[in-house]
Amino acid sequence: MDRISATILTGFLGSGKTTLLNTLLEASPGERIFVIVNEYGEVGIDGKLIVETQDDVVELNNGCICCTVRGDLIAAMQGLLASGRAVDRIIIETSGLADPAPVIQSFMLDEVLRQRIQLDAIVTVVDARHVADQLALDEAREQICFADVLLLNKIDLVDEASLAATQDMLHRLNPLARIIRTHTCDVPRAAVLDLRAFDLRNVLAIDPDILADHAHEHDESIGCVALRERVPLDPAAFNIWLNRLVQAAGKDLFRIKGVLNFADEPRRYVFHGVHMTLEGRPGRVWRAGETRLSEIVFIGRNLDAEMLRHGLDACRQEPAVERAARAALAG
Ligand SMILES: Nc1nc2c(ncn2[C@@H]2O[C@H](COP(=O)(O)OP(=O)(O)OP(=O)(O)O)[C@@H](O)[C@H]2O)c(=O)[nH]1
Repeated sequence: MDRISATILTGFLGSGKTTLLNTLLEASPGERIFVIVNEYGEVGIDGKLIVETQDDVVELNNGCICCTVRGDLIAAMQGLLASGRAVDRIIIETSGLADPAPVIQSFMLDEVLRQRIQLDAIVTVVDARHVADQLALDEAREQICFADVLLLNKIDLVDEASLAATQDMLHRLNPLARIIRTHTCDVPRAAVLDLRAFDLRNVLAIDPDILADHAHEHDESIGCVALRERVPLDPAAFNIWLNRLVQAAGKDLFRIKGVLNFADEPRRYVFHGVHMTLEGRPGRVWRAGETRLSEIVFIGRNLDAEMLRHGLDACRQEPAVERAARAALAG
């Protein structure tokens, strides 16, 4: 029986993993792809931002796939195999804080998974603008070291000299990986799928202990705050707040992302922040019967949950009656 090909997409927070996943799904019409998406926070945003296809998407939230939800990853794949459903491939998007070693280990240690699934390649997306700072964290370095393919992404945000220096640095960290420069992870699928590139011998050379089931810890100062708000938000107030926040704390704010319910706006508003870089745009229309809810996730160092909650509270759109009364007083 042919083994099912599995690809692991990894890379630090905000590097472009979901962008790559969407590119691959859109480039694979007719393929039955089983997608597993892992997010660090208790609120999953990525699941809402994946292109709508026929593919199955399993979300593993509220923990890192390399530690707390690793059992769920194994269970998801075992469940797929036990169901007997036909799938052409599996793609796993890890959280941006995941250490790939324990994820690789999951494929190696479980007998059934080893027999039925072929780990094809580890594809790591690298943020050309932020990678130098991110390398202070072990997880970011490991993601690069374990890669079979490195996508040096966001090349539009840096100049050629800086790109060349980053490419040299990536090559020194991982001389075996193929490095491809990308804008919005725009690569032909043949550059990242069906490569047969994963080789346990290379992995053992990096981490001879990988097959031992050892404990794994993240830097404890790094955490996640997830906020939900049902009252529609005032877009102007939200913009001002968010810009002030990243000006003040952008260095420690690794990632912000959200789907927002702006007042008087029929569409969802999707926004992304990576340190000081902010980007937002209207998404699809809120559907009839769908709960209009703003959901925001912050991931960073020493986050102050109370301060963030208060900041968001202040962006709530006042009810029309109060707004009119205030305007009347002002006028
Ligand atoms: N300027 C620029 N922005 C990009 C590029 N690729 C992706 N982005 C933006 O970077 C942000 C993060 O992209 P995602 O694909 O969500 O990154 P991710 O790695 O999945 O993020 P997490 O899962 O939260 O770790 C989004 O705003 C993207 O639109 C690129 O090549 N250039």
